[in-house]
Amino acid sequence: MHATAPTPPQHPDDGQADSPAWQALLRARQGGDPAALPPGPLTDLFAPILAPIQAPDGCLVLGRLAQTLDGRIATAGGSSQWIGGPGDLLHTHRLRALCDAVLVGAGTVKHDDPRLTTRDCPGPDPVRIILDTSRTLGTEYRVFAEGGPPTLLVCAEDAAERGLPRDRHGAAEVLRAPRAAIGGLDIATLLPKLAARGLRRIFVEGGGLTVSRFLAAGCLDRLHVTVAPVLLGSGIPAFTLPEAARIADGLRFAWGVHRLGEDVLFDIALHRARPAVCAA
Ligand SMILES: Nc1c(N[C@@H]2O[C@H](COP(=O)(O)O)[C@@H](O)[C@H]2O)[nH]c(=O)[nH]c1=O
Repeated sequence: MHATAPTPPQHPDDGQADSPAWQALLRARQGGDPAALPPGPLTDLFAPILAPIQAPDGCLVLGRLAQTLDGRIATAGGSSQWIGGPGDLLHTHRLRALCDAVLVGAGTVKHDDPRLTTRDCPGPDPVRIILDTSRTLGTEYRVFAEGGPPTLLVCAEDAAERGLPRDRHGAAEVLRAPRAAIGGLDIATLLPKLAARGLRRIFVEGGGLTVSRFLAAGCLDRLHVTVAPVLLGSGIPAFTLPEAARIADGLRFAWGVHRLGEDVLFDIALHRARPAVCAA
C-alpha cells in the first residue's frame, strides 16, 4: 500500500469570493489590527499589503501582471481577456478591494476600456488612477464616465489640453506630475502626491510598460505575477527593462508561491529594489 500524498491546495480560499477569512481582511483594511488576522493561506497572501507602510513617500505599492508561460500579457493586437482563470480574476478584484487606489496606464484603457471596480468579491471600489503622460486618451472610456468611483487622470505638467478643461477629464480630476527622463511620468514625485490625498496602498494593475516603469524607478514594494498554463509564442511582453549584459545583472528576489486554480501566483517581496540596469 502506498501512502496517499496530500493534495496541494488549489486556491488560498478554495476559490470562494466570500469567507470569514476574507471578511477579516476587509475589517483589517478598515483600520482593524492586521496582526489579529486569523492564520491561514488567505492571510499569508494578503496581510503584507495591509502591513504598516515603511517607505518615506507614505505609499505601499503592489505591481501585478497576469502572463502566459512565455511571459506575454496580451497578443500583439492587445487581446488579453483572459489569460488567467477565474481564481486569477478573483485575486485581481480582491487586490482592488484591499487597496486605496488601482492604477493603470493609458494603453490598458485604450485596449480594454476597463471599469477597474470591485465586482467579483465583497469590498469597496478603489479610487481609479490613469497614467496618461501626454493626455492622449479621449473622454469616451468607461473610467471617465459619470457615476463611477472617483478617478484621477495623471498627465505631464506640459501635456496639451486639446480643447478639454485643464483640471477635468470627463468625470475624472486631472492631476499633473513631472515627466521622467526615461519616459512616462516621474513616479517617485507622484507617490507623495497620492499619499497626501490618502491614497497610500496603490495597486498597479498594468499594463506591462506601466509596471515596468514602477520597477525601473524602484517604486514597487511587492509584485504579484500570475503565470497561466498558456503559450502564445508572440505578443506584448510582461516586463520591459534596459538590456542586461549578464545574468548577474538581473534582479533576484525572494518569492512565495500560491495556487490559483490552474494558475500559479508568485508573490514577490521587492522592497523597492531597483534592477541594476536601471541604476540612477
Ligand atoms: N488580462 C487579465 C487581467 N487584466 C486586467 O483586468 C482589466 C479589466 O478590468 P474590468 O473591466 O474592471 O473587468 C484589464 O484592463 C486589466 O487591467 N486581469 C486578470 O486578473 N487576469 C487577466 O488575465
